Amino acid sequence: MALNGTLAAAVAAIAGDRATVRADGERVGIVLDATGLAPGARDAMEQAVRAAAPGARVIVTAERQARALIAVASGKGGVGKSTLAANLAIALARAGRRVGLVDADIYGPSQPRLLGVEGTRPEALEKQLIPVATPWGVPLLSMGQLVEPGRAIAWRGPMTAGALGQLVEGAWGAADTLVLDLPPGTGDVQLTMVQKYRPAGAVIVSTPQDLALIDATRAIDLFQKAGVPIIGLVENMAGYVCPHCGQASDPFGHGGAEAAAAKLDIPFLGRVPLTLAIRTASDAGDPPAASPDDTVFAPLAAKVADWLETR
Ligand SMILES: Nc1ncnc2c1ncn2[C@@H]1O[C@H](COP(=O)(O)OP(=O)(O)OP(=O)(O)O)[C@@H](O)[C@H]1O
Repeated sequence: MALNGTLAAAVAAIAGDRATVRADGERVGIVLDATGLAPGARDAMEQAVRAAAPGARVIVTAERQARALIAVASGKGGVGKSTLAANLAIALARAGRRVGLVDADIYGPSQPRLLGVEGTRPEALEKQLIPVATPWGVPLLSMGQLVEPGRAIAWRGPMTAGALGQLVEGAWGAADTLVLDLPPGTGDVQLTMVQKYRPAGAVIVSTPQDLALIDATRAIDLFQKAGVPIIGLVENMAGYVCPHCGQASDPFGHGGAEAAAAKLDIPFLGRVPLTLAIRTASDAGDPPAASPDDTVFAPLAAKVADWLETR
């Protein structure tokens, strides 16, 4: 739809001087200022404008609102940090928060696959990235969307910080919570990210093995040094129940993370079992937290939501 007087008048009739309508290349770009509006009124305005201007790029802004950034981090790779970040974001959204997901994992951005939106690229309006909608009510911006698929990312520090800034400062609209999937490890990249974007708190993910827990301790130390509170530790890949014989086993040990949390005097948020269902659903872009049968991620999200509300 091209920009014309009828369109501008239709948008003005809905949003008055809250709307700025501009030609944006071939398309129309509309910025809505929702400062001071209740969430319901904000949504109604956005929907009405979208209906009146089909095909337009619409972004909703508000005066800087308190948006909590939750970092999900691990000391080492492959412990399920991305899986936890995706499912925590979805479970928080199902519990009523307005959640966006930032995939800052420069070494292996996997959120587009986990959320089933691989290959979708974000559009930009006035240099601000518009998060990609996902079927799970959690919009996403990922490092993976900024580079060619399959290309290795070998970025230097400043480039990484610049790209991360674009993700965190995207057009998140009404989101009150951003879950940030950090790269694994405790190097300079992580430290810069943490110092620059000051998360409200951090969730640390570990498997029960001693080695993973030693690395998790380093991650905890990094946040504590940067003055970021630890929301708690999650033990992933805890306990395996054989789908054939029903026998339970502990391939990575048992209870290590809970004991480590007690020793470090940080909250233990809970366990995520090692199951084939979590692996296959995740690989298929069908996050288990979105299922009505989820009993694993909802209780973790409830603890994180409580923490946010009482901090
Ligand atoms: N609880 C679980 N049960 C079964 N499989 C799991 C579980 N958690 C994670 N996985 C699987 O383990 C693999 C690694 O998980 P994931 O990518 O989330 O780890 P990560 O810590 O983010 O890794 P990276 O270091 O690559 O960022 C994935 O194939 C994922 O589906």
